[in-house]
Amino acid sequence: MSQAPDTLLTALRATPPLVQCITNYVAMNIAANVMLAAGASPAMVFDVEEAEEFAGIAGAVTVNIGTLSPPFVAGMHAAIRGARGAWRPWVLDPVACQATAYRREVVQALVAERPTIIRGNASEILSLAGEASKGQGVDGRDPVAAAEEGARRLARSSGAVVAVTGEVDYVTDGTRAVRVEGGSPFMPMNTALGCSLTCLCGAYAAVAEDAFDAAVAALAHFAVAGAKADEGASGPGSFAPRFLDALAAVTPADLSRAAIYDAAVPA
Ligand SMILES: Nc1ncnc2c1ncn2[C@@H]1O[C@H](COP(=O)(O)OP(=O)(O)OP(=O)(O)O)[C@@H](O)[C@H]1O
Ligand SMILES: Cc1ncsc1CCO
Ligand SMILES: [Mg+2]
Repeated sequence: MSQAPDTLLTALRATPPLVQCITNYVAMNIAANVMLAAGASPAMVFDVEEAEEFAGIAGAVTVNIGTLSPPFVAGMHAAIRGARGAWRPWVLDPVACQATAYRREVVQALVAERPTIIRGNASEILSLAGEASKGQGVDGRDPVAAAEEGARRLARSSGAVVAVTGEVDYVTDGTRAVRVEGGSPFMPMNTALGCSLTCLCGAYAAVAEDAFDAAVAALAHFAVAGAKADEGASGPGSFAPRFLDALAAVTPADLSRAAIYDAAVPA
């Protein structure tokens, strides 16, 4: 039976999961604060010397290729080994994976390691699905609707739950799909909120029985908190602290009212 976002938020807050977040230099501080506000326990542990061992004690691992370099990649593969060895979920954020040959090569090797969840913006998911995208750098430039078909194909080929974020988010495992509405236009004007959401997907995956339910809960938590923070914010700057407050203030009852809609999946 599936677990609703309110049930999963209650579980998260009851036992804050330790999540090993291998993320980029831009996101490290932002994502750690988002995780703490939401109710999870982040640890930004990424060096190859300790990444595998640490993954053995974490509830989940998240891997983000935002500021890529060979030492980061070595740490990523070590952490994934640790997560797989401990039968723990791991989440991939393919930041700007379309941008360079190095990123394309690194991200393909990571997808081959069978992530539990892949979370990206529409440009990144289109590119991972082998389609043309308008993406250049780290920002999404394509509408989520344009990436839905590619997301289903990527989910089927990789075995991952795929979450595409933007104005209206889309989550699919290739056979099921939902859309999540909410958030704020100030969110894409704040760097690293997508990276932070990827870490939160890891937190929910650590407490959920099913990765699809985990991804939906993480996206719903952001959607509800983003809409709440939008009220009274006058721009991206005043939005940021309100969003942290809202992540912490969101209750299971709020999440049970999140705008989550089933989407048809063509055979
Ligand atoms: N126009 C919008 N309106 C409402 N919410 C939005 C909008 N654009 C993005 N979001 C929300 O912002 C969050 C981050 O998604 P986004 O697609 O911007 O990630 P991203 O491009 O990977 O970000 P980054 O790489 O900067 O971390 C998600 O919760 C998403 O629903
Ligand atoms: C701005 C930026 N550059 C590399 S990673 C990152 C954070 C948003 O993805
Ligand atoms: Mg991103």
